[in-house]
Amino acid sequence: MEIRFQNSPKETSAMNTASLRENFLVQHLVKDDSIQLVYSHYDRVIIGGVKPVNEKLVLPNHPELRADFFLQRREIGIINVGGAGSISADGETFELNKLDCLYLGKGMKEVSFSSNNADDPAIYYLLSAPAHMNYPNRLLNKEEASPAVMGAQETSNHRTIYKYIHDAGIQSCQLVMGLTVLSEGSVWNTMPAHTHTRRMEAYFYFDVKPDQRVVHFMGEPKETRHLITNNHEAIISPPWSIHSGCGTADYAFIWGMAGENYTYTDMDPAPITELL
Ligand SMILES: O=C[C@H](O)[C@@H](O)CC(=O)C(=O)O
Ligand SMILES: [Zn+2]
Repeated sequence: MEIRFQNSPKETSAMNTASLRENFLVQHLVKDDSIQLVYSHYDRVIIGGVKPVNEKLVLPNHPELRADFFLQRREIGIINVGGAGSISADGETFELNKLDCLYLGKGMKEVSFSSNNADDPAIYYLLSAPAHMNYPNRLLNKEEASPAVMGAQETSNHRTIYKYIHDAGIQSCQLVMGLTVLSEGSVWNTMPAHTHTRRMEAYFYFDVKPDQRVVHFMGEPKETRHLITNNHEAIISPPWSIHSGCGTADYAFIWGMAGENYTYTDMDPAPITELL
């Protein structure tokens, strides 16, 4: 498990491309028959990618957690962006098709991931945050995830937002998680942008077409920077940073947050005309 410490807004404003990528871009999350984990000190979230092809993969513990097992004092949200698969948690098995989301509460001891078909393997993206109590495990598909259509074709940001884990959906201690799918011909996500100093956020771009990219914007609203991202790459967005992207074609992404509250609508606007 890789560990990433925090960076101040002042430190970030002096970074070059390589430093920005080293600190805020997460590559290589998706590897065959492997679980990749990155521990961020922003709200202590763990970002992960799990791709079981020929093997069943077991969620490992890590010494940095000083825990008896990974979910001893944590909760986790998992979304499948690949082929059909299943996840077992202490003997209970959940089937996940593409874009299904599974929440597992604090206390689950053994968590394992499988694919139904090695030729079309499941690809699980996960986000885990510290938790103080157990909320029930729950599986939700995207139709049940209160789809909200946002933006418009004229502003190239027509998209559907699916919310899975939040105060009016799957209950959690502090995790908020969902995904956004851009309509064909639409390329902008989260514009107008916002910050929420109450919560950090992580983005995971997927279904980015081959040879296309998403230009992700970060930084304080008056000190913006960009990161060029490829398919299956994640972005760590500090609480003080905007998080918005413009693709060279349509794409989708999972967003997830943790922090002071788990109210999806709690955002501070960063109006387009005020960005620098
Ligand atoms: O705090 C909320 C998150 O930034 C995302 O939900 C925004 C998003 O998916 C979008 O506008 O496309
Ligand atoms: Zn946000």
